[in-house]
Amino acid sequence: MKFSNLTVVEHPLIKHKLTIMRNKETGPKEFRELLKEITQLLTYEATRNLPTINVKIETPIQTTVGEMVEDKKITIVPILRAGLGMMDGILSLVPNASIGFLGIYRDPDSLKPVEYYLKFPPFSENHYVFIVDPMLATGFSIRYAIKKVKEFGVKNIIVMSLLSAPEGIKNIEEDYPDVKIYTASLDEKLNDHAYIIPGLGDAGDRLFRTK
Ligand SMILES: O=P(O)(O)OC[C@H]1O[C@H](OP(=O)(O)OP(=O)(O)O)[C@H](O)[C@@H]1O
Ligand SMILES: O=c1cc[nH]c(=O)[nH]1
Ligand SMILES: [Mg+2]
Repeated sequence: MKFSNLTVVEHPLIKHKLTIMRNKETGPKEFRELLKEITQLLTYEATRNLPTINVKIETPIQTTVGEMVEDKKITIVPILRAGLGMMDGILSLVPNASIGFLGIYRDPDSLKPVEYYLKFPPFSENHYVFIVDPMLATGFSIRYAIKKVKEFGVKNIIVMSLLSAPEGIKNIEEDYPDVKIYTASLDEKLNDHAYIIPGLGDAGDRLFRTK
């Protein structure tokens, strides 16, 4: 399946770490550490097109012009709860980014997102927003997050997920073809309860040992 807005970041280290995460025997400590590590690898690709500004500096030898990312113009939006598992990974590479929190849970019957918390920082002109959530299943949660961020006038929105289902990618692409999605794996499909298969179960429960 080919989606124009999707980049599956293919790398042996990502595949290796993801296999450990999928294993039901893997406990929360290792699961959290691996999610952080994979997020760092995804961030490398997802930030590839960030603009840089020229900065004049003095090396020990002479004056030169270097390039720098304006990380104060970057905001990370983790979708609570499971998105918190990706926050430190991206923040370790973009340390001056601001954080906007969006609390959403997926109603188990309607499968529609229910918002319970929102706290965004001010967005500057030409701001870049990275929405992070390890699971992109039906895509409704991330679609909702994109809508919220767009309401604040942000044009540059990038999504990072660990696992994605084709149904969810299609759902987002229909409404937001301008939003690029970076994922570690495009899984097979959703099951009857809209869980990703083969997947890794409920990411929030595995991160925070709530089941
Ligand atoms: O693509 P969707 O079909 O919308 O499903 C994905 C959402 O479901 C999970 O959240 P959940 O409701 O389990 O909340 P949690 O993160 O607090 O566990 C997951 O973390 C995503 O936010
Ligand atoms: O497979 C899934 C689908 C939604 N949320 C999860 O945590 N896992
Ligand atoms: Mg959950």
